[in-house]
Amino acid sequence: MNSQPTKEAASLRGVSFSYNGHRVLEGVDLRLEERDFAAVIGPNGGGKTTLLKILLGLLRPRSGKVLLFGESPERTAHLVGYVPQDIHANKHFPISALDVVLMGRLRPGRLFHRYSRDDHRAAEEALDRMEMWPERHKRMEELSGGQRQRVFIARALASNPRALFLDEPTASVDAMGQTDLYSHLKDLNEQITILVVTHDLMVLSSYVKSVICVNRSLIHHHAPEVTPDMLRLGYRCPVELLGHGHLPHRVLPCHGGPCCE
Ligand SMILES: Nc1ncnc2c1ncn2[C@@H]1O[C@H](COP(=O)(O)OP(=O)(O)OP(=O)(O)O)[C@@H](O)[C@H]1O
Repeated sequence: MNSQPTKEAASLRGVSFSYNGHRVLEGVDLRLEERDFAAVIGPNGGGKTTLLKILLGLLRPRSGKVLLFGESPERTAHLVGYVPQDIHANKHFPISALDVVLMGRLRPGRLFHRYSRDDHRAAEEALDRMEMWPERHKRMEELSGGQRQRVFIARALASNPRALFLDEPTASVDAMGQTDLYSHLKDLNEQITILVVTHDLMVLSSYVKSVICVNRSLIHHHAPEVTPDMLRLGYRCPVELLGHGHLPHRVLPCHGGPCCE
């Protein structure tokens, strides 16, 4: 019997955060285990991106304790590959996929160095893992939304991270690209922890291992199912899901209220 204790990748204890007095997270607790594949869901403005930034040490909470791989995130954030939300803003930048991935090897103090053989090997491996090596010389604007996102994930992988945090990676990716992207993430999850902010509830039951509902409070469900209660809690309105499996297959008409605006 395999009874090895699971190791902690990240944790929050009693964390509260406000932007200029506007409270976004209130006394939240979280324990993310290594090799988890967790989806962060919740309404717009619920605090999902803020949560990721706190875990990465990009924002400091007003109170509470944050640990990333057992230490303060300022010391360990380099162990996490981060794919932020608005990365598509730069899609017309005239740069090849390979150049983008090589940037994942840059570090503070190493900004203007020549890439080493190890840097090139790591970039090749990362592009290969995302099945983008054949496209390495293409400019970013020549790639589809899904391919571009795979390049950005390869960039995050180039530093051989122990975890990957992604903020809405499938925004501006077509349906086929989304499935493809999540399949890649599932493969990566055999080696690394994955935390992904998503509004795409359909992917949850097929790919993820746990679901984190964030809406000022935080509830971590250690199961891949999305339950009606979870949706009500996350979205403050009755939602049903169109998808495969044991979930209801019905699209509801708009029922009024701020969530339908
Ligand atoms: N830099 C900032 N300064 C002030 N307020 C901010 C800042 N960033 C976010 N907020 C506000 O904090 C709240 C939470 O934002 P956050 O981006 O964490 O939510 P989210 O759940 O990721 O939303 P979305 O699904 O729309 O991306 C929102 O009300 C947002 O307007």
